[in-house]
Amino acid sequence: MTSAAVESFVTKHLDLLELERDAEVEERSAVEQVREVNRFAFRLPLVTGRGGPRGDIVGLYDESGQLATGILTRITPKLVTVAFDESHDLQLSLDRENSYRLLKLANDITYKRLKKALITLKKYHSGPASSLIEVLLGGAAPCPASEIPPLTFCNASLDASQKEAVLFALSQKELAIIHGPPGTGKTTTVVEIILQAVKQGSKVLCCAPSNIAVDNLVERLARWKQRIVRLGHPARLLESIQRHSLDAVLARSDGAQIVADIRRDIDQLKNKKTQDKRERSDFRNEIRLLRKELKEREEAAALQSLTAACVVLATNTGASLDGPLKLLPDGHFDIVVIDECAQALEASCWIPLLQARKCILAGDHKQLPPTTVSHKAALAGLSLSLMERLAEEHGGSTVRTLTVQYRMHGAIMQWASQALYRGQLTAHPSVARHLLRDLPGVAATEETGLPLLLVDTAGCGLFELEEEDDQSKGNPGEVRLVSLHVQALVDAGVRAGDIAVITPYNLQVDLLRQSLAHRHPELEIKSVDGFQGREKEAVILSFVRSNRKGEVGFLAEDRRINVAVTRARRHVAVVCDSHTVSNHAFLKTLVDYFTEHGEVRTAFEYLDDIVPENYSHESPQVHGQAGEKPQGSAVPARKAPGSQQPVGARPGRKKPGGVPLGSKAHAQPSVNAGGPEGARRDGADHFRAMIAEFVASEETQLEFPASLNSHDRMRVHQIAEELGLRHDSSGEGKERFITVSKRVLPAPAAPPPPAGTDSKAPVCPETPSPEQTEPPIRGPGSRDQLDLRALHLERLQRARGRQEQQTREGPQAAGSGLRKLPEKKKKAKGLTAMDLPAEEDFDALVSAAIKADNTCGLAKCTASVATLGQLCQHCGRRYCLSHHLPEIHGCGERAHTHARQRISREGVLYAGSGTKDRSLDPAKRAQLQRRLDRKLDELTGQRRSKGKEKGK
Ligand SMILES: Nc1ncnc2c1ncn2[C@@H]1O[C@H](COP(=O)(O)OP(=O)(O)OP(=O)(O)O)[C@@H](O)[C@H]1O
Ligand SMILES: [Zn+2]
Ligand SMILES: [Zn+2]
Repeated sequence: MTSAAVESFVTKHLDLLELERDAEVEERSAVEQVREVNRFAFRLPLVTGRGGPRGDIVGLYDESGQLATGILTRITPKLVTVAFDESHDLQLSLDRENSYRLLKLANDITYKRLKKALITLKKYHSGPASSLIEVLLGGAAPCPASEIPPLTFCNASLDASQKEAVLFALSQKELAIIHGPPGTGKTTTVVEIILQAVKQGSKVLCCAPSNIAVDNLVERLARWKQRIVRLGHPARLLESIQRHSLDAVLARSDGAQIVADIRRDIDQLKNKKTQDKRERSDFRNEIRLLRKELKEREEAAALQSLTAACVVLATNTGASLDGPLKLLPDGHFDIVVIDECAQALEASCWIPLLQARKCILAGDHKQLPPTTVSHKAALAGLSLSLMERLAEEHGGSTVRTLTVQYRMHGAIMQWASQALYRGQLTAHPSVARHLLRDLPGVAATEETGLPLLLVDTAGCGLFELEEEDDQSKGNPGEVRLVSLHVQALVDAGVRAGDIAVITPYNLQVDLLRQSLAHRHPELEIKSVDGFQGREKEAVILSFVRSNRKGEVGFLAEDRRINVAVTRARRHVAVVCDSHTVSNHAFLKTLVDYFTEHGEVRTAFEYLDDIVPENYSHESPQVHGQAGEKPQGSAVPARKAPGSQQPVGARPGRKKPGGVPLGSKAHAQPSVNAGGPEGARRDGADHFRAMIAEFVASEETQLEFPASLNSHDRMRVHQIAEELGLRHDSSGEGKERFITVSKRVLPAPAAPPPPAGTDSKAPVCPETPSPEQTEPPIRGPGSRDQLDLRALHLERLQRARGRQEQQTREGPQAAGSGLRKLPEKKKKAKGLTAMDLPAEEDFDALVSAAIKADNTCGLAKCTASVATLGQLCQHCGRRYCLSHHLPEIHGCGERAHTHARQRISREGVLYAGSGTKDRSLDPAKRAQLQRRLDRKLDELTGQRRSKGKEKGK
């Protein structure tokens, strides 16, 4: 039975490996063309050396073919360092026409070893690993665990779940699985298991799929003064680890001097020059003999070192029997430990597994699976790790889960615990409430007091880039939000090196780096995979996807999202379009969780130049989309600074309907007023109705009470934005409240718009709200939107007026419905807005806006800037080429101030004293302008197609 199961397993995996190999070769040939190193760059690989980080296998080529192979040990922008496999006497000339090429080679050795292990497995008849194979592949139940005497733990601070896991691992006969969710001390536990096993006299082979994971174990074991040997090419080991490498151990061994002497003799003989044939032949023979002796001595020394070691460490493939381990007798090892097992290809695990009778597998199959190139192979089972497979097959009987985590704030942990770990996790008291503000040198600001922050772009029109190549996605709006948040944290004193920005798309990684790397060189910006196994004090996630279709595509698989969130110790900020990403079931759990337990802010609170999404949509359902978000879940999220109130124990949500308006409010909207949409008892509708009433009233300002929860505040911001109203947040912490106010229409600098567009909304003096968080003058770039908003506001008012009036007084009285429009304006032109259907009215307004946008921003100048024009970053207007200089059209002073501010802002930053950087660089501004242009195009396009439909 076993042999049949083994055979089908081996056959299947050999096929999968073949698939994977083909895919890798294919990918490599695509990469090769890019990696071709030009003559200038080639200067670099001449430097050879050892040390530094591990690397890929590379080949050095010229037009005649491969000259040498080696291992990439270091890459900096100016230098590529390669450790060549053999000592070559390469005569490379740098001043010739043709270039050398340095190519990454697919790792043939790895494939050969994997295949060899599978074939050995198939042929395995009897030996120490027999019963292990039965359990792992034959479906045999593990033997009953043995009794073990009470232990004295080396590490006295182990928690109960860790101790239990240690006891379990030691008492199992063939198989023990240690499931270690993020931050639960899996490696700490594995180290204890190894120490105990060694105490009992066992020889341990300890492996992991990656060099970094192995080095981590070496470091931790070395602290306990264990006799350890690390196998592997020294160029691939961390410098601090190199003294434990087999090479280094041998160099310190007794025979080392003799070996060195023999090497020197060989070198001397090789360099001896002679014309005499006989003599030359003698030299060769001598060299041959010396080499043989060298090999024997080296092997003897290696065997001695390996035998003396209690723990031998290697990567899974590094434990291959074509390496030094072949020197050891069969059955030398008692236990094989594989850490990070859930990230290893199962075939690679079989390399060490065949060398012992018992295995201990540690890892977390709820984090990233082994990486594969071939999607097909992955689906067919290549990415199913041994650990995941066994955990499913054997259930709990062979698994112990570590349940106390030592990394995350309780609020961060709780989401992962519920979503993936059956609610088993608890936060150790040392981390359960830790916040960024508790770090030395970090000021207590709002941001540093939040474990969870959701910056929501829903409804803000911050769409992903529409790239033709839809392999990767980018979202410049999210880049700006991430930048602002990073700045807020850094200003508060959080070290950039303690912050990670994680995003699933490479394009977004690039955009984020472009925008952030120069300002914060220490900031780590990576895709999820680069962070597995690591942690940061603060993690900022940018989920990128934002589109009208609500497409989430291949955004991320659940495990990747889990890894991303659980890297964070004290703070997670998610920047996303909750509306789009909620179409992904698992991401929805994250968004819902943040909405319920975290602070929610809308992008409107960060950026003051947003063109609202759905701007042209007429349907109230679409407008109400913010209201479709999880209801009844939001809690007042802002705690007073320094509040000791525990997460989850906050007061329940206040119903928006029951919230009394602030006493300072100028308007007194009826709380129960139904909006034009009818009487849906929906939060967003409710706010919409309140704001609509305010718009229709004479009031200039509407203040919302500080008791609104963050989610409701977000809705208010969104609705106000949609309606073209000003919306400012004021106050800190608990006192934070929103003021919605009417805008002043832009001064009539633009040419007069066509008929039907010049009626003005009531011009109300803009009353500044207390402690305005935004400058009273709208920021740069706002003019175009300001026009649009004002126009839109006008249209809405007219439409509503007409609607109300029609229901109240019947269609005959239509003319009097415009109660907000001054009489004289109404009569100013023969054709009033009232006489036009709302849609066409709006179209006319938009085309006016487009036209206004197409002429030079200088009032007197009528030159077109449609094709040739330049945007002023200070006033946000476009000017013809004669007027684009700030000094010429009147922005000189602002330009100088701006320049001074930049210097002082970027020169010195004091913790806690910074403000949000709202300035935009010209490139971003131009991008924004393009977006606005697109928007306008879109609107015009919609108008045309509607016209066509009507024409049918
Ligand atoms: N019993 C304990 N008491 C106090 N701190 C602990 C304990 N166990 C683990 N830790 C701490 O928790 C952190 C994570 O430990 P460790 O590196 O062993 O975890 P891990 O599960 O291997 O990590 P990862 O999730 O990255 O794989 C370390 O800082 C470690 O010192
Ligand atoms: Zn001009
Ligand atoms: Zn200007």
